[in-house]
Amino acid sequence: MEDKTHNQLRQQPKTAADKSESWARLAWAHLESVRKSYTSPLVQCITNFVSMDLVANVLLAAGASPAMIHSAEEIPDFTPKAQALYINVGTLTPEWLPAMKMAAQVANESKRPWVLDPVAAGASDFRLRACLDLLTLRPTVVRGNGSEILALLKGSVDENSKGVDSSHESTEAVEAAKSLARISGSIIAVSGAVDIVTDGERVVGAKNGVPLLQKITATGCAVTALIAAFVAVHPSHPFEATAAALSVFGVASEIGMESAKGPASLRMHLIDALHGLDQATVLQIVSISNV
Ligand SMILES: Nc1ncnc2c1ncn2[C@@H]1O[C@H](COP(=O)(O)OP(=O)(O)O)[C@@H](O)[C@H]1O
Ligand SMILES: Cc1ncsc1CCOP(=O)(O)O
Ligand SMILES: [Mg+2]
Repeated sequence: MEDKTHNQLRQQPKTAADKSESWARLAWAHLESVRKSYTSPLVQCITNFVSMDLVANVLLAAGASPAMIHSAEEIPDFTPKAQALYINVGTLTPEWLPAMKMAAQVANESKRPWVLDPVAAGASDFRLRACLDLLTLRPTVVRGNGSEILALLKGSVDENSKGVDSSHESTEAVEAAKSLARISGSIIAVSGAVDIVTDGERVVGAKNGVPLLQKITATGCAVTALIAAFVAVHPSHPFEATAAALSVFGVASEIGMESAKGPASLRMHLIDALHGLDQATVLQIVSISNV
């Protein structure tokens, strides 16, 4: 079913409505694969201290198995067992960086996809160099906010950096994302009101989501982890998997928002909604289209 849907997306000509339906089917197919016990992926996460809890809970709610394993000593044994690796530099220290690089190399050697979240890439020279070094190890996908993707392309510290928060709309970083995708060979995703996904040629926007997500720490980290889980189940289609993950996370936030009273309860209802998402809801609400 899923390969058929990938083919449908590629066939031309197509109406916008047909394409939109194909994207929604694809998003559901990814979530279904993550949930099925025989395809449910083990995702190794080397992520920041702030995000560990939300990342693990979002992966579990989606049906994946998270493992927060970051010591260099364990990487040779463990990384080849995982179906995907997630690296996030949010609370980076010099002690953690070698393990991140080693894990990325082992994932590459084991033909496992790996996904990078370049949190606050433009905030300091140390962080920027670390992210650029990791980029040379060819992540399958990079997901950042507008400011992070612009900083990676520019390769210089951002004087106006707001740290982990973005001072740019995702739409301001579309051309930067395309260039970065061409240079790096990675799929580049830029989150925001519209999540942008590009392989350097194709560009789609995933429109699901609610603004209150910005008031919950680590939602960016969590959606990047969900991308890793979706890429794990269909590693030969990372562009489609990335758009699907961003959209499904956004759909869960829209459902969660119906019961939320503020950021704290949205966090809880988002996890519940992701856990309970059904096919009809996904097909009805997913909104992915060409940019
Ligand atoms: N204005 C917005 N409206 C709807 N969803 C948003 C908005 N801004 C961010 N999001 C969503 O919030 C999540 C985190 O994105 P973002 O805040 O850009 O990442 P980060 O936390 O890394 O800066 C993503 O799922 C994104 O789609
Ligand atoms: C607040 C904070 N500080 C360092 S990492 C982090 C979490 C950032 O999470 P996100 O990028 O998803 O907002
Ligand atoms: Mg972030």
